[in-house]
Amino acid sequence: MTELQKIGVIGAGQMGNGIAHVAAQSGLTVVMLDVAQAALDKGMATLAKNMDRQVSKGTLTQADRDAALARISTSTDYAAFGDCDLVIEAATEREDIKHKIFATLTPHLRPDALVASNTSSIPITRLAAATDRPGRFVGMHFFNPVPLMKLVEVIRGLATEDATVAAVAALAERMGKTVAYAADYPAFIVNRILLPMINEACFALHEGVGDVASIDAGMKLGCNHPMGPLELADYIGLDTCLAVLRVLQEGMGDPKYRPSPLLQKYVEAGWLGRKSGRGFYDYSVTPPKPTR
Ligand SMILES: CC(=O)CC(=O)SCCNC(=O)CCNC(=O)[C@H](O)C(C)(C)COP(=O)(O)OP(=O)(O)OC[C@H]1O[C@@H](n2cnc3c(N)ncnc32)[C@H](O)[C@@H]1OP(=O)(O)O
Ligand SMILES: NC(=O)C1=CN([C@@H]2O[C@H](COP(=O)(O)OP(=O)(O)OC[C@H]3O[C@@H](n4cnc5c(N)ncnc54)[C@H](OP(=O)(O)O)[C@@H]3O)[C@@H](O)[C@H]2O)C=CC1
Repeated sequence: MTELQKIGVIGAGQMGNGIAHVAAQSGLTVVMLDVAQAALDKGMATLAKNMDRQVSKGTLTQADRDAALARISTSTDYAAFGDCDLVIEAATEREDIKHKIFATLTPHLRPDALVASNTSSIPITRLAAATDRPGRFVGMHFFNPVPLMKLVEVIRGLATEDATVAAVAALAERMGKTVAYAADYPAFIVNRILLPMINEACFALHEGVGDVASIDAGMKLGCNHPMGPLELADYIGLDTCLAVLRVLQEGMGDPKYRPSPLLQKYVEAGWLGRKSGRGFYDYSVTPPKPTR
């Protein structure tokens, strides 16, 4: 396939709108889809605000911002993906949701179109097997916030063809990212290492080893991490953190990945972190206030 020109993005949440942002800024035409128009409007508003911030910092010109925004369209109808070269799925981290999305998506695609998942953890081989094109299916894992984080993990499923891997790796580079190739094990490279640390911070909080502020200060000042593990968990989304840990626990069969009961309780309470206004911090006040 020649260079990818038009891409689809499924999910207008923090990752979907970030991927659409960077893709459009890199000159690609983008269609972003979500279940509801309200989610698309919110995603577009976030994306425009992030581009405006780049303009005010002088890292993006007003003309380039306007041109990038004009390259993005939104839709709730999968027919909009009919002429896409690649569709990147960035919907909620639930395998049942992703399977349904692929079943709805693929009949609308050109036979040669590629499909990628931005999943944080779910085996690519398994997702690929649920589609009509395992050879043209691949993991393309961006990091949050997408406009700033330099890495994309490219994950090859058992059936993924060389040309598919090469096409998405070239695209990631065109988007200014560095590629790390990961084998298809649960949570791949970065989350295999990151999520157990976040989980351990949740256990430490639950056991009273330290409060939220102390645990985060400990890792920021003691290890020079840009965010503490609980602040980062809130940033990723506690539902996503829990979902990744469950994939690790089930996929590796090792009790060391058991999710912290406190993390589970927070998700049950709907305290999902920044995106719901409350997680380990309360975001209704400035600066955000630790909840424990
Ligand atoms: C769960 C998974 O599957 C995988 C994952 O993604 S795991 C999560 C990975 N991400 C991380 O670990 C993030 C860790 N945190 C950080 O690196 C930093 O805190 C951070 C980059 C997010 C913010 O850095 P900061 O210096 O505290 O914030 P801030 O000063 O507000 O922003 C830094 C710059 O980025 C810009 N910026 C911030 N968010 C932005 C966004 N979404 N879009 C565009 N620009 C953005 C700011 O305008 C600012 O620009 P200047 O440097 O020109 O001033
Ligand atoms: N958060 C992170 O740091 C990272 C996340 N990821 C992965 O990216 C994916 C998205 O995560 P993130 O953006 O954080 O999640 P968000 O919760 O911010 O966004 C998910 C979006 O997907 C939408 N959605 C849900 N079901 C469907 C569907 N059937 N069709 C279309 N859209 C749907 C949601 O809509 P609604 O709100 O209406 O349900 C929401 O807008 C996940 O697989 C996650 O693991 C990867 C890297 C980093």
